[in-house]
Amino acid sequence: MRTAYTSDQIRAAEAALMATLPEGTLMERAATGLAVVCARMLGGVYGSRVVLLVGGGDNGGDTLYAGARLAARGAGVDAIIAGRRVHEAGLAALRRAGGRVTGLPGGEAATSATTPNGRPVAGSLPGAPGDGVTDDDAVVGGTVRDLIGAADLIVDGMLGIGGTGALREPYATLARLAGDAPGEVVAVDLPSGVDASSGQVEGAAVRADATVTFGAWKIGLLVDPGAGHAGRTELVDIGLGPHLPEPDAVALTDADVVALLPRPGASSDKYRRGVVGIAAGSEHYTGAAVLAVGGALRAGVGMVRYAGSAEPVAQVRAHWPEAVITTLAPGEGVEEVGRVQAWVLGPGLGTGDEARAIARSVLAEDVPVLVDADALTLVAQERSLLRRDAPVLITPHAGELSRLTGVPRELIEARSLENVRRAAAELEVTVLLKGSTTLVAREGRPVRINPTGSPWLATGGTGDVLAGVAGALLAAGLSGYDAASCAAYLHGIAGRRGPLAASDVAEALPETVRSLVNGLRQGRSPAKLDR
Ligand SMILES: NC(=O)C1=CN([C@@H]2O[C@H](COP(=O)(O)OP(=O)(O)OC[C@H]3O[C@@H](n4cnc5c(N)ncnc54)[C@H](OP(=O)(O)O)[C@@H]3O)[C@@H](O)[C@H]2O)[C@@H](O)CC1
Ligand SMILES: [K+]
Repeated sequence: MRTAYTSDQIRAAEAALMATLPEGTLMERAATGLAVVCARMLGGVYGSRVVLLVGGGDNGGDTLYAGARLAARGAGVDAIIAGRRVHEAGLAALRRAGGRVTGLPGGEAATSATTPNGRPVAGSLPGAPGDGVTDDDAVVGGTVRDLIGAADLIVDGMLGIGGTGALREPYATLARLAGDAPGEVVAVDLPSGVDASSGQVEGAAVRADATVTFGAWKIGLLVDPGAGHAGRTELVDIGLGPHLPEPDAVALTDADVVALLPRPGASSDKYRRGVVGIAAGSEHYTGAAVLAVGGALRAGVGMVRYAGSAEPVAQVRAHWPEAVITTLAPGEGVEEVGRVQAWVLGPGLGTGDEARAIARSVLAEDVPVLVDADALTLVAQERSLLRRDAPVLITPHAGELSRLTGVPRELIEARSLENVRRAAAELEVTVLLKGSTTLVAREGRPVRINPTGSPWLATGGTGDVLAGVAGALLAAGLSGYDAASCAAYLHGIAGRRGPLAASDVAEALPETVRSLVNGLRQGRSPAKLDR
């Protein structure tokens, strides 16, 4: 399990740890770990060109000390002093190791800085007019632009957990220049411009090829858009572990999912493995029924009982002879369908009277129900349907959650973690919120951040497959919280290799489960899922 924290939680843990250690120990540990990763990214350190983007806080301090180590090993290191302040001891260490220091036009920290040639730089950097000068030059100067453009490795040490809000200048311009440069970018602790506690990005932010984070995962490294800016991620242990609180957010790993996944044993039969009922599809939307049933079957359920109207019934029958089918007359509910351990309700169901009759009958059953798609619209119109004793798992995207909670869609997308947590508490259900990072929330539990998402999954019908998979796991006896997080995890891996259609995702599920389970059984390290 990967545990993730807010910046306040990290700061509190750091303070407790620091009280037990000589001053500077933690920064020393952080800088050492950072330098090791930088050296690995460079391949050969000697003769390489490294540019440090140095902010005014301790994030800049880490960066200067790591730069000193690289300079001592023969790298050409240029520190660009971007903050109003600079970590003086770190700066001195870099200078002692032979690193060079460049200030920015008008920067206070630049007054004592020198160019690579030893000339003072304060306020002197913009290129001469007519000399290919760009808007960026007006902010950071032509020399800085050229240094960044020529670097093998750019180390983003502008802001760490102390950053708040949109990047101010000159950081925003430096972030953009680093993104445009051909060299690799490594972010120190987290990419500057990413909110450590939420993953929010307001305005410009560094896009890193790799991020080296210290002590513990920051939530912003696991939740998009922040996660998308972090590149490959690496955690450097600085001894924070014993001082960390209960996490607010976690991400499952292969091993966690394998441990949770139900697997048949010698005494299993189809009933013990779980029978899932699927109430999906309508005269106009037959594909959703086919995909949801396919997702459940491919996830390894004991049996699927499908209930729907004549047209989707014909389609499901044609695609899945394995499903046991009940044709519902208009207005009829699922009372006569037979015993199931959980229901999937909603994909392609429609929102008319017939759909409402089906939804009411499913939610009246005394088993867990997954409420998806059209059924979310129905329960938004009739909230009392969610009041039931058996568990409810809802699987909305931001728009659907907005209809249920009244929180604007844009706000849900921008502050997904906070909103999914609140929705789970207010609606008293488990919520799987679909998005570029899928989140699973249940009151009193840490939010589970799905680490396996894939942009290829942004295609019609994949949500129907996901509902089928989660329904299968619910029927097998997993809680809504576990079923939702395992389903999202498997679905994300099954959707990795695009281009794909939703039915390809269902088709890839058995191999996905096999590879996860076998990867561990044969003692191999779990599949590398870090982005
Ligand atoms: N504590 C420890 O034990 C350890 C900490 N470690 C390291 O320290 C890092 C945290 O250091 P930190 O607290 O100095 O904050 P940090 O992120 O460097 O800078 C904050 C400053 O930036 C500014 N600023 C803020 N927002 C801004 C914006 N949008 N745009 C522009 N500027 C903005 C603002 O300055 P101001 O503008 O107020 O002058 C603020 O004061 C942490 O991430 C890790 O790398 C490691 O060494 C391990 C041990
Ligand atoms: K940073």
